[in-house]
Amino acid sequence: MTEAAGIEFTRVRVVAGDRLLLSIPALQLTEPRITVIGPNGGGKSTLLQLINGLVEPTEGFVSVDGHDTVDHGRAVRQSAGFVFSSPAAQLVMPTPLEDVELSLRRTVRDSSARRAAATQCLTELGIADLADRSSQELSSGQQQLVALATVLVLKPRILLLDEPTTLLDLINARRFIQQVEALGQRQKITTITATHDLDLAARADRTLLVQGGRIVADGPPERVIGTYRQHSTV
Ligand SMILES: Nc1ncnc2c1ncn2[C@@H]1O[C@H](COP(=O)(O)OP(=O)(O)OP(=O)(O)O)[C@@H](O)[C@H]1O
Repeated sequence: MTEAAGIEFTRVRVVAGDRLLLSIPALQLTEPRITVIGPNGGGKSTLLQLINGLVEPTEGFVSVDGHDTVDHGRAVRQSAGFVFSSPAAQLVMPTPLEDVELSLRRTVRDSSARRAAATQCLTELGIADLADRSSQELSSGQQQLVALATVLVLKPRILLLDEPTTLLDLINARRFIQQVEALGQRQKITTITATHDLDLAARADRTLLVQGGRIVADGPPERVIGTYRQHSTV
């Protein structure tokens, strides 16, 4: 296996029972900002989950920086962090600070160092004031940012965002996107975002249109979004 930077799909098929969920013969992803669009049930989440090993290919291989996502699942999950569309599912501790500290339990032994790193991460995301609030009492936008913090504190090289702005109002969605983009530039994070928000989808270097379990368009966002609009007339 090579040590090439980037994400590579080789003859990938995901099958459940007799249904083909996703088929990707060949795909290389190296751009900093990639968005994935397409109709409900098209295969966007499955594609994202293949990248950090949450879904295993039935056939073929997916590699991240040369590491096979099945054989080296742990290493892959350290470099590819996943933020789910429902943040409450990602928050299990009473407070945001404890949730972010929990993410560090394997990598930072010293509890005061864990606390310092967690506090710094919340500060960088502009939500230090939420540190000791009750996680379950936060608004969904605030929970979304805390869920992002629990992933970013591990300093992933790749950030997988599954419909990150669905629960957010316009201001919080913009804030969330700006923070992710600023962090992406500062820390050189590759971001792969599945979204139904076509304004968000347009803020990318490359867009994939996934429909019926296949990539049916791939290229500059304006062109791929245009193709999607043409496919979606009712
Ligand atoms: N664990 C599973 N077992 C069987 N089928 C599944 C499983 N997970 C997803 N699917 C099916 O795989 C297909 C692709 O689902 P996926 O969640 O990847 O689509 P999506 O594009 O993210 O959809 P949405 O926009 O609605 O979130 C769907 O037909 C879905 O029903």
